[in-house]
Amino acid sequence: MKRFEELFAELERKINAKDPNSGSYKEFEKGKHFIGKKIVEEAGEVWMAAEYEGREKTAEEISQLLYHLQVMMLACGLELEDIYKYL
Ligand SMILES: N=c1c2ncn([C@@H]3O[C@H](COP(=O)(O)OP(=O)(O)OP(=O)(O)O)[C@@H](O)[C@H]3O)c2ncn1[C@@H]1O[C@H](COP(=O)(O)O)[C@@H](O)[C@H]1O
Repeated sequence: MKRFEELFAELERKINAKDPNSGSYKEFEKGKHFIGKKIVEEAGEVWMAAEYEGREKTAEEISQLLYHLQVMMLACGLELEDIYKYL
């Protein structure tokens, strides 16, 4: 099981290394407009899963939304602490 901070550290490492095998680096390279559309798409899927598709599918969709939010944080040069200070 991977935790939020561990995933962020993995994405940061792969993006900084420009890892050609990393889907995250490829998404990062496509930029904020592309990543933003993924966030909106996944947010909609979270909503639909929560209303109609049950706990497990909802958990899966939330994990994908969190993933794309982390890619966006990196695209914006944000660290976890920049987010945590508002929580
Ligand atoms: N947690 C994720 C993760 N969540 C979602 N995604 C990607 O985000 C995309 C999901 O968006 P899509 O809606 O297009 O996918 P889908 O098949 O339609 O799925 P649904 O939303 O319909 O269920 C797919 O390309 C997934 O590969 C993720 N890609 C990678 N990770 C993790 O990120 C880490 C680094 O991955 P790499 O950069 O690929 O090495 C690894 O630990 C991975 O497990």
